[in-house]
Amino acid sequence: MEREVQRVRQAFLSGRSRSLRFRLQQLEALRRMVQEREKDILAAIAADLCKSEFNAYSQEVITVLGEIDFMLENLPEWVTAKPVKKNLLTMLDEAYIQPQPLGVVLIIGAWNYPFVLSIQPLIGAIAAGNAVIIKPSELSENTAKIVAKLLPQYLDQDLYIVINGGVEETTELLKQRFDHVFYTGNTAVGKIVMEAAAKHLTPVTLELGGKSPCYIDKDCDLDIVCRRITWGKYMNCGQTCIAPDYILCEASLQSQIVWKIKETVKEFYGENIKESPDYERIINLRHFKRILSLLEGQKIAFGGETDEATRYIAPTVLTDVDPKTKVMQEEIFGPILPIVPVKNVDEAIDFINEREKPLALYVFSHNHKLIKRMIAETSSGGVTGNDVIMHFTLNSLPFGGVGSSGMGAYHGKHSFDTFSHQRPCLLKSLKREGANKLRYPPNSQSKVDWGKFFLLKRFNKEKYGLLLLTFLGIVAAVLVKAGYY
Ligand SMILES: NC(=O)c1ccc[n+]([C@@H]2O[C@H](COP(=O)([O-])OP(=O)(O)OC[C@H]3O[C@@H](n4cnc5c(N)ncnc54)[C@H](O)[C@@H]3O)[C@@H](O)[C@H]2O)c1
Ligand SMILES: CCCCCCCCCCCCCCCCCC=O
Repeated sequence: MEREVQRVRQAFLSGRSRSLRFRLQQLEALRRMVQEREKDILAAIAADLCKSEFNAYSQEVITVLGEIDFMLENLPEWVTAKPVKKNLLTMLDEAYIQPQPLGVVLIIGAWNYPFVLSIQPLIGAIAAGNAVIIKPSELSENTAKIVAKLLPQYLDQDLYIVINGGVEETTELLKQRFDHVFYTGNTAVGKIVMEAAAKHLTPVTLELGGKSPCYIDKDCDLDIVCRRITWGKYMNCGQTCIAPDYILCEASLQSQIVWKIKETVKEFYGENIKESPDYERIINLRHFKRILSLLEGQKIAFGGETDEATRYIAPTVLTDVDPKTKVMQEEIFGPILPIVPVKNVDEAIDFINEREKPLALYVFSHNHKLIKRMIAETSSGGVTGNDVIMHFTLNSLPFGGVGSSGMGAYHGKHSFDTFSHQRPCLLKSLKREGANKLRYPPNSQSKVDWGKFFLLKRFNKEKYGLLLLTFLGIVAAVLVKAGYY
């Protein structure tokens, strides 16, 4: 492991990942890989999650291609130095921010969207000029294998490598020194990753999970609301980090919501859900059993059918759920949707604020003020009003958690920034030493007064004459610099 990381570091130190031309060329090669090997990628995702080609394409491949195109279009502008405002002491100098690569980045992916969750951070890391080690999730082993097979065929083989393996390999990998660790997965492992990174003072981005609530206001179109929630909840069989985890609503809405979600499930997946190409399966038996255990003691309004051999769990809704029960204590990450009745929006806000900060929050209402109030009085990684999931698809929005749902963010320019150091640069001339005398010892009241003037723009009235002289001096210096004399 140490040798592998060393090899990647040497490649980074060669400097070839830094030029804009190289970054664009690698991103284009990655795009070619996705386009030319689309069938292999979709087959691997299908084998891992029983996902149809249409779904894998629209949930994972479209996102990756969109992100590459966005980077190719904007990278030339992002990599350029950005001049910054100057003060009176530096007005003749050059001051700018130069984004630079961090170095060697470790990306640890999760299994639920196994392609996009490894490749989208990779795109940002390449765009920012880094070298990268990807450790895909061992649970989605087919996608992990295809990524390890394809990347070296298209990208620089020393700068971007894939290391496959489970807990043992990841633990070993985390002992090495990286310049950034980008982890996607559960909160418990997030803490392990952060602890390991702290030993080297390595910064981390943690894309974690949580229980993302939906609040449904009385003033809304329930047909539309239920259709949107059904889509986001049962997509990927509920194994989506930003899936609606539970519904908060007034008790009077509960039975209508149940009925409308039930009808929508029929509309989306047909009478025989098991036969639907759009309905996925649970990743493994451990998760299957974990999700089933969440049903114990609950009132199942519909769904609840399971098949262990194929790890099938039907879309399920639970009603009158007691917040103290297990299903409300951990992230569900499966196709079970509890409804917790609340008296009103105040109680819903308190309910959310009494718990860990979620990765996403969804509010449904015709009342725009109510949506804004929810946003103002709660906290979550991201928010979509009157829909679910969709904030993930807009790469101008930073995607990430807050509190126990994560730290840092990515997508589009936010990925570029995450994997860059914003280096502040101030370039002075070795001339004009007279002006610098002000800051050299011995210090005096007069020098402090000048300091106040230059840096705080505060000055004594008695010093107007001197001020005028200084101003004229500066004008003269500017004219000299500009070549007028
Ligand atoms: N915020 C996001 O973008 C996002 C996306 C997907 C999933 N998630 C969250 O991830 C969770 C589900 O994923 P998961 O954690 O089951 O995925 P997982 O089991 O695939 O684990 C994620 C990664 O952590 C590694 N890992 C596991 N145990 C480890 C250990 N002890 N030490 C070091 N590394 C270890 C795995 O090898 C894997 O690469 C959910 O909570 C979900 O909300 C978040
Ligand atoms: C059939 C045409 C579809 C048009 C595109 C629709 C966009 C839908 C995008 C859904 C993206 C879901 C990805 C969610 C990844 C979440 C990561 C966490 O688990």
